[in-house]
Amino acid sequence: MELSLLDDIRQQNPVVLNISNFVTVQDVANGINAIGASPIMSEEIAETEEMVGISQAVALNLGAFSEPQVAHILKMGQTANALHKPVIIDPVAVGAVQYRKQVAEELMAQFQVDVIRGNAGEIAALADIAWEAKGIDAGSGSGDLVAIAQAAAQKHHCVVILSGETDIITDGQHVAKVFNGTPLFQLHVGSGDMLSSLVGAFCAVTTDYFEAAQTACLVFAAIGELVANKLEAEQPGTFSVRLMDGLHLTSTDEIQKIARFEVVDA
Ligand SMILES: Nc1ncnc2c1ncn2[C@@H]1O[C@H](COP(=O)(O)OP(=O)(O)O)[C@@H](O)[C@H]1O
Ligand SMILES: Cc1ncsc1CCOP(=O)(O)O
Ligand SMILES: [Mg+2]
Repeated sequence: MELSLLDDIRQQNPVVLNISNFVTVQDVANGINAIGASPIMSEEIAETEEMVGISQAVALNLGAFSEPQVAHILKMGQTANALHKPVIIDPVAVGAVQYRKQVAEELMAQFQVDVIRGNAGEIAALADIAWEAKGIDAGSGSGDLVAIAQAAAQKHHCVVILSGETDIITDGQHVAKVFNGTPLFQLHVGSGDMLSSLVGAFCAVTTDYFEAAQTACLVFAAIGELVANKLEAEQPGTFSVRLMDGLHLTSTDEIQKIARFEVVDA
């Protein structure tokens, strides 16, 4: 884990370009801003080349796409590839809705994604492994989560983050696990979307996207845990406000002190 990447984000203030969904757009923008990067959102295909040109990473969220937005996402992905900018995709609910899986796979066949970040239901779907996904949530299944994440990474030739109680990060062979976190993340819609775009901020400051993905997971989960530990009860509203403060104020030393992770070589 390279926690110094967090300091690099705060020093460099990289621009992270997002296609967001209307549900969580504000959390995503503020999350990126709070951690020390600079968010920009886009809804107009004509500005794609200029937008990708001024950005250091591109995060594509499939949470509420329409046909015109799919065309926009395609152009963003292809332009990011051409300009060598890292591409992160969040395949919201592809495990629960077959049409979403079809669109996500068609998109990923037309440009190369660097990191996919999803929950177990979403990543199992992209690995073609049986799982009972539930809407935007992970749902339930009995498969080996490490094997599922590795299968998805090998199929799509990229780094995969399978998030949940334990985050599993893999490039298809090597595996990292992050054990920090809090169940309160599940009570705040947008936690996953925020993490996906924060992965963009970390990919903006290194060319090692496996390292960026692991470190983003550790930073986000550890900050959530620190915030939750100070609450007096299960308070999703207070949690989300303090999470934003935590993203801004938490130091690498504070994260280091509570970090629980393992990195296993293949
Ligand atoms: N039960 C849990 N315990 C601790 N952390 C969790 C738990 N579930 C999710 N998280 C954390 O919540 C964040 C969002 O992940 P997740 O809930 O899997 O995404 P999504 O919102 O897309 O389903 C991640 O940082 C993950 O580590
Ligand atoms: C509720 C909802 N519906 C479409 S996108 C979305 C937000 C999903 O956010 P997250 O996966 O981060 O909880
Ligand atoms: Mg999600």
